[in-house]
Amino acid sequence: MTGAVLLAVGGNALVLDGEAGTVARQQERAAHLATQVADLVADGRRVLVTHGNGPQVGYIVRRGELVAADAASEGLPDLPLWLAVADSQGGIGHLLTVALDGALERRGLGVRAVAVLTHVEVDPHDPAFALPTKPIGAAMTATTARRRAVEGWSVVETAPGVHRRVVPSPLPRRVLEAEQIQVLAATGAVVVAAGGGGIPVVRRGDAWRGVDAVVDKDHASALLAASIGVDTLVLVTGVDEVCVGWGTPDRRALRHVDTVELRGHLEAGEFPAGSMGPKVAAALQFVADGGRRAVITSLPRLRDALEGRSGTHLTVGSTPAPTAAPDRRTAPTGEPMITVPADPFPFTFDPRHVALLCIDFQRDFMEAGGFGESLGNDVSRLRGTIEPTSHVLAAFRRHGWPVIHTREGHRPDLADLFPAKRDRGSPALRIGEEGPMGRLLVRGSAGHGIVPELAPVAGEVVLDKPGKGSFYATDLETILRARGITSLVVTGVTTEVCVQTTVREANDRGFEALVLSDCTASYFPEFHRSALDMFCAQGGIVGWVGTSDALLAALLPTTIHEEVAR
Ligand SMILES: Nc1ncnc2c1ncn2[C@@H]1O[C@H](COP(=O)(O)OP(=O)(O)O)[C@@H](O)[C@H]1O
Ligand SMILES: NC(=O)OP(=O)(O)O
Repeated sequence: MTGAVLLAVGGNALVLDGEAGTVARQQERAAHLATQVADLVADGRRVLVTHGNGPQVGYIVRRGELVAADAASEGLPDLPLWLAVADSQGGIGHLLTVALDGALERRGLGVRAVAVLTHVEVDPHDPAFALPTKPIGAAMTATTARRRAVEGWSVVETAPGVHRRVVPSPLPRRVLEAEQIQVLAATGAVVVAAGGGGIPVVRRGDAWRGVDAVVDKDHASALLAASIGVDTLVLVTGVDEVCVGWGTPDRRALRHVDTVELRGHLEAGEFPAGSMGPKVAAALQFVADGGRRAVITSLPRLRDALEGRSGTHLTVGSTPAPTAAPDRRTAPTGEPMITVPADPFPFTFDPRHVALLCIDFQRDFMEAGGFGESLGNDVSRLRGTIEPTSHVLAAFRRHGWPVIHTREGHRPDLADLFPAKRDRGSPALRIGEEGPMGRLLVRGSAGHGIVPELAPVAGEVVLDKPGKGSFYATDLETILRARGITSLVVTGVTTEVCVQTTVREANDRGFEALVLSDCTASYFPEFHRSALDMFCAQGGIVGWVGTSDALLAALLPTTIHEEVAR
């Protein structure tokens, strides 16, 4: 998801340690967070928000315990911890989305916030079930803590003199709604998800069952971010930066670290298990799973941190990066994802949701006597795309993945040709006039057809379009959505005209596009280069740029796997 940011907000964003955590106070804090998120959306970023629930889920459970005797006498049901997690997710999700909607509306952004009730799969045999570590509820004095321990609570001292109830916190294995969250985020909505680390569930036969635990929201956030291809994970907490020597006069803030250095500090015990430790571990996991950048910072420094002026920034280390290997990630269903080295960072796609776009490889643009030449262009400049594109086309056909060909052209009566287009420039022959390959850019003429080397085969979509963009006045969007396509591999001519317009249209509609530099070309090499540079500038503002070789190499493991299966 190009330019997407997932903000994992600590429980203390709504309830500070030692605070009563009134609803009004939580609403105030939610409004503060929402203003910051709206700023990011106004900057053009796609934002997802995940949140903790430590204080709140503890309050819910405690409230249940306090009225348990009366509730039992009235026949009211018990409140298991997993259901309290679900309750906290709903309550906090409501507080956040209402606050976000208000902030987005005040900025006139026309974007809505949507909370997704999220479940995470955990391993029923996770050793964490036998060793409670996750603090929930309010802080207690030593005396109260001793009393509660007698009543059966697990209690730990989280800071000198500060005691908290702790519950099991197994590692999340899979976010069950990841795919739906990705689709929602792609519409531009600010998605609130994985609240409280997600409702923990295990598989029993053919059904999911809630289990009593509170999943760490940083780990759940890292998992969600990696599985939907978010490129930046921001863990928002109570400090501007992670420090080494925390709690000592020699403490030093870490600004830019690689995985090798940060893992070294983690292993050296620099980060406590009950606070910064899980954040650092989650950040490392995210980057190892293919994430581009993990940032740890405070809410007030969020925007500065995203612009590199604050926060601790973790990027891939100098040792062999697991992220460089294809197939590292899996789709929410467990299917292997494919990762292609690309600019500005690797392009990852789910092979069940990808299509190849072959844009306007028409004789009118690529052969002598066509419309391209009538404009005074050297059409031989485009022909180098044919050979690499034929290999990509063959790979897509081999895998049975969808291929869509587009052709620019007009009805024979030219009813769909705007005078503005017809009269532009001073070509030797205008659109609709008779040339050596028939009427220029008119449907049905020989020149309007696709070059024989890349000709469509039965079952492939051929889309006629009157403009430069492939979405304008066509049913391309409907076709893609009907087939569940979310990622596009783009080839075609010319880079800065029909390819560029199409990729921008796709980007605005939430599709992710990898443009293959050797399978696209322009009559003007400098325009080709500039268009490619523009696509991947500013962190991939329009899309990704890669090569056919990189794509085909990334497909290799899938091909081998399929051949072995055969
Ligand atoms: N090495 C460290 N560097 C920075 N902060 C640390 C470090 N070790 C512990 N902390 C503390 O850990 C806190 C973050 O943990 P916690 O409050 O549990 O997170 P959350 O924001 O998710 O509620 C920081 O606000 C800081 O007080
Ligand atoms: N579930 C969870 O990690 O909550 P906190 O962030 O509030 O600890």
